[in-house]
Amino acid sequence: MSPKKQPHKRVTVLGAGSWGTVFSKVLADGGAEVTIWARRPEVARELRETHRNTQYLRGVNLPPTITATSSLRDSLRGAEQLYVAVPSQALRDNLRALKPLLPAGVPVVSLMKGIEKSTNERMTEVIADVLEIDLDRIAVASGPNLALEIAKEQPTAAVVASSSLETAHEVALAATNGYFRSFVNNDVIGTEFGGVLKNLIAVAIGIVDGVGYGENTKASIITRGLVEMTDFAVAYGAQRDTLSGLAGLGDLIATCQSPLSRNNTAGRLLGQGYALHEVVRQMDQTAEGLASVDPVLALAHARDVQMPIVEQVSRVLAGTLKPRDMAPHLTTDDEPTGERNSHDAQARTGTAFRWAFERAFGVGRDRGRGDRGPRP
Ligand SMILES: NC(=O)C1=CN([C@@H]2O[C@H](COP(=O)(O)OP(=O)(O)OC[C@H]3O[C@@H](n4cnc5c(N)ncnc54)[C@H](O)[C@@H]3O)[C@@H](O)[C@H]2O)C=CC1
Ligand SMILES: O=C(CO)COP(=O)(O)O
Repeated sequence: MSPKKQPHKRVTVLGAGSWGTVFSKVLADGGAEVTIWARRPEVARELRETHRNTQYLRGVNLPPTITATSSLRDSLRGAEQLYVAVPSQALRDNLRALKPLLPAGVPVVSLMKGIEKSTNERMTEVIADVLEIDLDRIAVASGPNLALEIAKEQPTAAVVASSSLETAHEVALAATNGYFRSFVNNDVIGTEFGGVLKNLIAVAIGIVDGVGYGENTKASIITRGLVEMTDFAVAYGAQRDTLSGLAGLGDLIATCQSPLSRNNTAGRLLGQGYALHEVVRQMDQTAEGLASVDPVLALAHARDVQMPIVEQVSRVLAGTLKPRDMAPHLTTDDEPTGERNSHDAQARTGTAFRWAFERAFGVGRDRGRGDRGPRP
C-alpha cells in the first residue's frame, strides 16, 4: 500500500548545491511547494527563472513548483518544514542567521553528513544548540542517496529519523514520491553517524582504488569498515540495526561503489599521489569525509573504539602513510586476531541487504527491525 500523501505543504530548503537542489526536486515531486534558499543570488536567479542549476545539475530540468531566493527572510515566510543542506562546517553560522526568522513549530530536517570540527557535534546537535527548539521537531534524512542518480529519478530509499516518530512520519510523507521512498526510525544517532562514517570508509575505498588495488581489498575495507562504523555508533548510543539499514550499510555500498561519490573521488586522488591540499583544490564540491576524520577519531578515542581504517585514512591525509601501505593494515594488532565482528551485524549482512532491497521496493517491509515504512 502506498503511503497517504499529506495535504500540499510549503517547504523551504536551505542550500542550493547538488543535494539541496535534488532534495527540493524530491519534495516537489512529492507534491510540496518548495522555496530554495541559495547563498549566491545568481544561483537563486537561475533556479527561479530557468528551473535549472547548471553548476551542479547540468541538463536537469526542475519542477515549476520550485522557486528560489537569496533572501533568508523571504525563503522562510510561510514555511511548514525546513530542510538543511549546507556544508556541515557552515551550518552554525547559517542557523544563527535564520533563527529569528524561523516560523514556530516548524520541523527542521538535516540532510547533511558531517561533524562540526570545532565541537565534534552531529548536525542535529548543532541544530538543537543554536535554534533551541524541541528535539522532537528535529529530524535527519539519510541513506544511499547519490544526488545525480536521484536527479534522473532512479529509484532509491532513505530513512528519516527523529526522537518523535510523529515528526519522522510527517517528514517521510513529504519526502516520498514515485522514485524516492522514505522510511522512518527513532534512532537519530545511528542514522546520523551512519552517513558521517560511510564517508570515511568511502575515502579509504577511493585511496586503494587510486593505488590500483582490486575487489578483494575493497571488499575487506567495506566489511571491516561496517564493523568500525557500528562499534563507533553503538558506543555513542546508536541501535545496531540502524547501521545494517539504509543509513548504514545501504549508504556504505552506494558511496563505496560509485564514482559519483565526492568522498570516493577525493580518496582516489589521494591514492593516485595527490597531496591533500591539491585534492581540496581540485574538488569544487563538498567532500564531508575530509573534515570529519579528526572529529570522528577524537570521539573514537574518547570511548576507546578501535577504528584502524579511519586511522589509516587520517595518516594518508596527513602524508604520514603511503596510500599503497594502507590495505594490509586492517587491524590495529600485528598478531593474528579472531575476526571480531563485534555485533553479529556481519553475520546478518546478507539478510540486511535483502531487507534493504525489499523495503526499498515495498516488499516485506514490516519485519519490525531497523527502518520502518511511514504509517499509511
Ligand atoms: N550530493 C549528494 O549526493 C549528497 C550530499 N549530502 C550531504 O549534503 C550536504 C551538502 O552537500 P552538497 O549539496 O552535495 O554539496 P555541494 O558542494 O554540492 O553544495 C554545497 C552548497 O553549499 C553552498 N555553500 C558553501 N558554503 C556555504 C556557506 N558558508 N553558507 C551557506 N552555503 C554555503 C555552496 O555554494 C553550494 O551551493 C553535505 O553534508 C553532504 O554530505 C547528503 C546526501 C547526498
Ligand atoms: O551521501 C552521499 C550518497 O548517499 C553522497 O556521497 P558523497 O558526498 O561522497 O558524494
